Amino acid sequence: MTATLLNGNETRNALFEDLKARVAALPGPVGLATVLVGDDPGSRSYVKGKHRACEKVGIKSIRRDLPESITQAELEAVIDELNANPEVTAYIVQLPLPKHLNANAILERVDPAKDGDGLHPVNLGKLVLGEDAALPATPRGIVELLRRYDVPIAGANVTVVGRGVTVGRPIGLLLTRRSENATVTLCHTGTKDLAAEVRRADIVIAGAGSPGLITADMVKPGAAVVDVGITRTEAGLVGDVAPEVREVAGWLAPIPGGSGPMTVAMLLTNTVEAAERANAAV
Ligand SMILES: Nc1nc2c(c(=O)[nH]1)N[C@@H](CN(C=O)c1ccc(C(=O)N[C@@H](CCC(=O)O)C(=O)O)cc1)CN2
Repeated sequence: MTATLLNGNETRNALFEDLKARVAALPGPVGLATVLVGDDPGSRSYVKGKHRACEKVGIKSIRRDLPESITQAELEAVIDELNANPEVTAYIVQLPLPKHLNANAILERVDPAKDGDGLHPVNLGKLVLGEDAALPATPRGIVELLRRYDVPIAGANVTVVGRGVTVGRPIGLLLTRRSENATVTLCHTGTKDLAAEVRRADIVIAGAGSPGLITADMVKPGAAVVDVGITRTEAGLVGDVAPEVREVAGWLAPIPGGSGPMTVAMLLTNTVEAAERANAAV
């Protein structure tokens, strides 16, 4: 068996067409800002991709590129400025932040109505309560990708590997909503038998950041496998899913070209929805 490719690039392009029309239908401009601290090449490349995407759908993009040495107070002042800036519909703080900064305090300072990433505690709380709010971009993108390829989600056993704040923790909240109705197991470094947890999954979501962690012998034949664990090596990008998994899985969202482009599409979707919400409120 060779897995059907869950093509994030094609799906993102289709979503951009829809977003372009929604932006054009709004009465005023839509603006997305990014906050980038330091010189991490991966973060720099993701932020660049977000600005390129804005251009494609007609969203004005605004950059705040800041030095690695910035203090907590200085970064909080940038957050306050973006909260007050009428040109900014939504924004994101690129993660991870340098270790000397308190990332949770920064995320909490973002105006929840301008939270492009859906990572503000108020928005994560609304997700738990089933209320309308910005949704975490990568998990939302994964669910959208699975839906568009008709991967059965309702009743599926999903094994998530990795408990990070951008993917592992929030994706269970999305997949266990009544609209998705999956059963989710969250695995991490304390999991006793990872191979057994992965083997019984209909859908595997690998976001541990450990290259080649998920091998072919761990995957149930026909399962859907979504790779989210990007590691940058001299040879290029490497995911958590070993290449041979393609021969066993029924569907595969690879690195690159799977969940990554969907993250950007969902960030822009959150931004357009924030503009639509603000417009409906006036
Ligand atoms: N504030 C946030 N920080 C981070 C998030 C996030 O959702 N919000 N997620 C990741 C990085 N990320 C978005 O910021 C991201 C990761 C990957 C891609 C992507 O398009 N990947 C491409 C390859 C791109 C390349 O060649 O470098 C792919 O997989 O095809 C976009 C965004 C951590 N930080």
